[in-house]
This record gives sequence, C-alpha cells and structure tokens, in this order.
Amino acid sequence: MSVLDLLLGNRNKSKLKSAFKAAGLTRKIKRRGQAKDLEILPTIHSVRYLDKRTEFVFTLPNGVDPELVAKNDYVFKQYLGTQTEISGNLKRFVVNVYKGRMPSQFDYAYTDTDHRLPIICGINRVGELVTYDMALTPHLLITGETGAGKSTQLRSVITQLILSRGPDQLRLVLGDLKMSEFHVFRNLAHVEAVCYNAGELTKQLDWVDGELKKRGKLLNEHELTHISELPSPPPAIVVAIDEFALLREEKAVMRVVEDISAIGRALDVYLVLSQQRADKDVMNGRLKQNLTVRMAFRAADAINSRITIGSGEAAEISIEDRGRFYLKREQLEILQGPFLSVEKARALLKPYKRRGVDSSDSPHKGEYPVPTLNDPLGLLGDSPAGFAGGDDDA
Ligand SMILES: Nc1ncnc2c1ncn2[C@@H]1O[C@H](COP(=O)(O)OP(=O)(O)OP(=O)(O)O)[C@@H](O)[C@H]1O
Repeated sequence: MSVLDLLLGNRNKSKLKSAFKAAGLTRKIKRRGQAKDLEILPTIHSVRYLDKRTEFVFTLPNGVDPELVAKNDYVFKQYLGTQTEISGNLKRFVVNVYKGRMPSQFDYAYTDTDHRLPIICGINRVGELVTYDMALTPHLLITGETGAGKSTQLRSVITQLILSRGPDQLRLVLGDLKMSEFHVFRNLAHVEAVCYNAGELTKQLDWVDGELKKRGKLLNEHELTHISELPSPPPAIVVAIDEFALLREEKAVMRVVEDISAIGRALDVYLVLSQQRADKDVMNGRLKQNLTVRMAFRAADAINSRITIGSGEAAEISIEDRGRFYLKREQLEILQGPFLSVEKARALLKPYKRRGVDSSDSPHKGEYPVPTLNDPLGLLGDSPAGFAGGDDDA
C-alpha cells in the first residue's frame, strides 16, 4: 500500500462517515440529562487498498433499515465519486471505490466457459469478464430505454448460446415483435422459429407448453428432480422475446411464459425477455419475480430503474454510454456489455445456417430422441455435418 493510498483511504473514510449521516444510516439514542442525542454511526470494519479499488466493509447499527442503503446509493456517489459501488444486505455492506473509469467499449468474441448455458454479461470496472450459467440461474430480464443497448445484448447472448451448444442440445424459440432484430438468427440449425407476431409465437409456445407437460411427466415417472438426470436428456429450450411488453394483451402467450418462469428450470426450459420497462402495466409481479437475473440498461427515471434492479442507478447511466448496464444477481454490479454487430454475428453463425428451410415452419415437433448434431433437423440429406454454411438469409 502506498502513502498516497493511505491518505486517499483516510480521506474516503471520513467522506464515508459523512455519507452515512447524509443517507440517514445513523441511530440516535436519547441520553438522560444530556441535551444532545448520541448518534451511532455504522461501524467501518475494514479498509483494503487494492490494485484497482479501495474496499470498505461496514455494518449498520441494529434498527437501521437496510433498504436505505440501496435507496441512497446516490449519496455515496456524491461523497465518494461516481466510481463507487455498494453491495450487501441486512447488516453487512461493502463499498468499493474504483480508481479507473469504466471501459467504454468491448467487442464480443466467443468465450469458452464451463457453463452449460453460458451467458456472457460484459466486463466490469476492473476489466474482468462476467459470465454465469443460465442452467443454474434461470430466466433473464433485460430492460432499458430505446437505444440503450438491449437488442445488442440479446444478440450477443443468443449468439454465445448457439456457439456453445449443438442444435441437439439447445433449441431456441425467438420472438421479434419489432421485426428488426432477429433476422440474423433465421434458418439456423438451433432455431425452432423466429416469430414476428403474437400468432406465430402462440404456435411455437404451444409446442413449448407440450414440452413442459411431457418433461414434467418424465420427471414424475423417473422420480427425478431435473430433466438433465435422464440417460438421454432432451435439449435445453430457450425462449427469447424482444419487446415482450407488446404481448401484454396476449393471454395464451402470457400463460405459457408464466409457466416457464415458474417451472422451467427443472425442465431445462428458460426465458430471456427484453422490454423498455418492467412495471406492473407490462409484466405481472409473479412473472417478474421469477426472472431472477436482471440487466438494467439506461432507464428513463429512477422509478423505472428501481422496478428492475431495486436501485435508481440505471437512470444515472449517461446517454453516451451505450451498452452500459447494471447486472442484478445477488449483488448489483455495473458492466459494459459486449458489442456485437449484425455483420459479425452473421459471420459467426454462418456454419449453422440451414438450407432451404423456413424456420417459421419448425420441423422440430417430434418425440425424443432429438435431432443429432450431424443432421440437426433430419432434413438436410447428405449435407456435410448437416449445415449449409454458406447461404444468406432466406
Ligand atoms: N455493448 C455495446 N457497446 C457499444 N455500443 C453499443 C452497445 N450496445 C449498443 N450499442 C450502440 O447503441 C445502438 C443502439 O443499441 P440497441 O439497438 O441494442 O438498443 P435498444 O435498447 O435495443 O434500442 P431499441 O429499443 O430502440 O431497439 C447500437 O446501434 C450501437 O451503436
């Protein structure tokens, strides 16, 4: 630790104490015979001077509402700088004050991970790649204002999934209600269908609904807790819908989506939903609660941000910071999402292109076993490895 670190650390420690007071995280105790109350501040337990950040650990006095910490995160930023992040719950919290600036862009590249269904989220303040396994932490909600970067994130999420799993291990049902984002995924071996309206999506979700029932029965018959325990398990299914809010009046769609959110994990069926905001007009509480991982891109205001991530911070993301978002799992963390252009995605996905098949008319409605890697949909005759690898969009 350098002398400069120590000086900065001490200065930040006193700023942290001022932030505690301004954020109302103190408890006042009346003292007999004394005019002034005794003010009990949170206890700072440790200060660590690390390479790229200074870390403070503090605990709240008993009786102080822990919700106040998230609600007043802006106060900590006002006192300690915008490079400040807080995480924790109930009593113990960690404040990190970062030295560098967030990276402004980073380009998507396929990343090998140990995850079965890898989600590449982005890079954090110190340049580390943040990933997680959707099979372990299911159902993702992406929100943000127009132009904040939701569709780009969806593109890289779906591309990474396709590049990580064969079409015999992963089936995708895609909903593109804006008719603008998912054309790059049309006619790919993994893709059941790209749906452009509620009618098409309802048809595909009927199939998913059938899978839920069939898989549920299998679990029951074989007395298993997860469908992947079967000797030859069916493929994972990911239903990804951009601008999900446009479907709010579609009862048939909503019913299946809610069912997936409630029982999909054990059946290897997952959701990725994207929309501008997540208030109760566009998404009911039960569904939202089951979307356990949240990515909040720039929000219109603190209320919208709070609805997604429980904190107002996504409203503070600058309009210039496209692709910047807050990831909420157990903790809240700011990330820069990978940039993946349509052209690059198309080039990466080219080996999985199917020839002469309209993906809106999905052939994958059969019984198990599922298609094999060599002939993913049983339609390609003797095409090498089952993939055409050269055609443009049909
Ligand atoms: N991760 C990123 N890194 C750098 N630039 C990005 C990133 N994501 C998005 N952008 C830029 O922001 C623009 C808008 O992104 P995108 O279309 O993904 O936003 P959106 O939230 O889906 O908007 P809309 O709801 O209007 O479709 C992109 O064309 C791109 O130039």
